[in-house]
Amino acid sequence: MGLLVDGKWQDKWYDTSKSGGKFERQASKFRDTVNSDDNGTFTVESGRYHLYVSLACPWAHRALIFRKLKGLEAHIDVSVVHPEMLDNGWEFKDYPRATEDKLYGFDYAHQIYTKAEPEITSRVTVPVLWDKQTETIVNNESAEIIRIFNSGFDALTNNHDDYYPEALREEIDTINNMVYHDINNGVYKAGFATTQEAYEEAVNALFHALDMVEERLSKQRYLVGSQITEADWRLFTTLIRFDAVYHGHFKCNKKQIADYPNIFGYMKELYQVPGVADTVNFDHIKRHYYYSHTMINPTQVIPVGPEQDLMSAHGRESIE
Ligand SMILES: N[C@@H](CCC(=O)N[C@@H](CS)C(=O)NCC(=O)O)C(=O)O
Repeated sequence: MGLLVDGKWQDKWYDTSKSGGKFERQASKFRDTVNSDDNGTFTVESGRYHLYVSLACPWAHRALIFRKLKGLEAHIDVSVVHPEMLDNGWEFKDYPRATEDKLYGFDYAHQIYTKAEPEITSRVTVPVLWDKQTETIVNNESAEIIRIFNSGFDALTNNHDDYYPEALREEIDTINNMVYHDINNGVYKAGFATTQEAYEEAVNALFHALDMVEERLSKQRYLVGSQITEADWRLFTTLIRFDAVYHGHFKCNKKQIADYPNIFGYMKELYQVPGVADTVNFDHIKRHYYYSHTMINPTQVIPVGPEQDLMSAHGRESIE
């Protein structure tokens, strides 16, 4: 774990000393887009872009789901880091379902960042959308990468499925905001808190938000009505990790997702959408968190459970 300062890797854990024990996530640095405008830097082309991910990471997982659902696998290839993130940050090393760095053969993900910008000061996070032509990072913010994938390549793929439809944008943005702060990032705020107060504040907000989601999903099939939107996929990648990791490792243990009948059924329904289960890898997920965060789990022992049949009937058909 560490970060790049003036292009040099420094091994440092998150500093919570100036924020009263609270974990504060930094803003992503590369925020460009891909579009069909011929004058733009990053134009729509098959094979031009590359996606760097971890199968463990909920933010990278969003991008993998959108790549799958939008038929982009033939157009955007992927390199997958090793699940353990230790002194050198994310690495490319031999491991089942991990890959080498398919573009440069680098050993470390931080080399991708310094390839883009030699003197960079930044955390080294995944996902990264890379442009092979200009050899730089287009975007390293998952919320934006999924928007690019949602519609940016439609002319190429002829897949016009829209997870951010114009008419629902306001509601999607409102839900995303709550889900991001209290759930997606909420589990990290609980897990990385270094004071009792900061931890309790995060855990209470998290379960309050989950209770609200449970109530909402008792009346409607998806977060924003009767169609699956971006808001659902953004929530899904946290839900699917919850019982396996966040409940124990991040001490989010008031309840499991399996204790929420509506959320659990909803999560299973999303898991069963064709192609999605292939993007979920519990080995990478559990190994990453339990093995990498040695200040939370110094023995690096990885729990065996939970045993859950995610392909069992989700029972959501009767809800409109
Ligand atoms: N805002 C970013 C966050 C991505 C992120 O934090 N990824 C984690 C893995 S789950 C990471 O790479 N962390 C390394 C670090 O913080 O140094 C996004 O959504 O793309």
